[in-house]
Amino acid sequence: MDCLTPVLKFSQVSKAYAGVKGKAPIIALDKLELTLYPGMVVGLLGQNGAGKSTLMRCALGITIFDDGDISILGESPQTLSAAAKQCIGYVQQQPVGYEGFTVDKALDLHGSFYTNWDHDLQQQWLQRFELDGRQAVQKLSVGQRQTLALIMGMAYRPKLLILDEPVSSLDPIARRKFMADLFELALESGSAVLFSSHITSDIERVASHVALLKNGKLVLFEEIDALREQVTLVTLAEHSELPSYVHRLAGCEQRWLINNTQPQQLLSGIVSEQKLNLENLFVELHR
Ligand SMILES: Nc1ncnc2c1ncn2[C@@H]1O[C@H](COP(=O)(O)OP(=O)(O)OP(=O)(O)O)[C@@H](O)[C@H]1O
Repeated sequence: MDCLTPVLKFSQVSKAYAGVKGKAPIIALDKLELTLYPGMVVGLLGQNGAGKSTLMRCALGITIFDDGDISILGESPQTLSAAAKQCIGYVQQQPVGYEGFTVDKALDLHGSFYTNWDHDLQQQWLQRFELDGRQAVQKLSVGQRQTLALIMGMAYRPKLLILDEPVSSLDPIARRKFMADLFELALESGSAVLFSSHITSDIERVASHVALLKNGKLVLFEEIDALREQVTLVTLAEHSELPSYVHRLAGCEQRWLINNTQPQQLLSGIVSEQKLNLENLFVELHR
């Protein structure tokens, strides 16, 4: 797959769940547009209930969407070929199964489903994350199970890796190791990665792009580096207004969060401006 062909593309995708007992439907995805190319590591950020898991599940054909179109490795999620499935990795929040197996046996069985399973990579990760292959799966800690699930989802070097809060149960050291490996894997294999996380520092550290979801809408999709340079919280002098070409992300009256591609000094009437880290940006977007 060349670098110009999207690995995953959402076009105007909407999904609503039925409301409980006569209540209004829950709009989980609202005309969502999102495109991932090979090599992108996209951190998906959003409040609880913003629609992150739904987005991932729709991409994989687990949840049926109502409107719009999704293309995953050039195919429809509902009719994914066996060949495409071999190139997609998915790790979700629920614990991995394989109770009654040892780690090694579980990996043997899991790996047998994938023609391009990389045994060396499997061994490297077992060592790196200090997982004992002889240990029974049901005796693993929550974090160790999550590590096992990640190895299972990644050791066949998928072209597209979808991870729903992959590191929430890992300790800070394991989290850092895993995040570094994730980035390396994407670079090495030219894979695209979409991962959700509430840990903004992880996204800042490893993601190439951030996608911010609010009430099922994509409110921001930007390269991390561009975000640092362009997104600014500005306070305007009284009676001043922002020029119409400035993209307003949030705010009102004299206080705006803007995404500006023009040099800031061209804007007049600004009394103060502040660059924000991702966490503060997230907070500002939800004021
Ligand atoms: N199967 C379902 N039936 C009804 N409503 C659902 C279902 N799955 C999700 N929802 C609702 O859709 C909305 C989006 O949920 P989703 O799980 O996609 O959010 P999320 O961003 O992944 O949240 P979190 O960060 O808490 O994991 C929420 O309001 C949720 O209650």
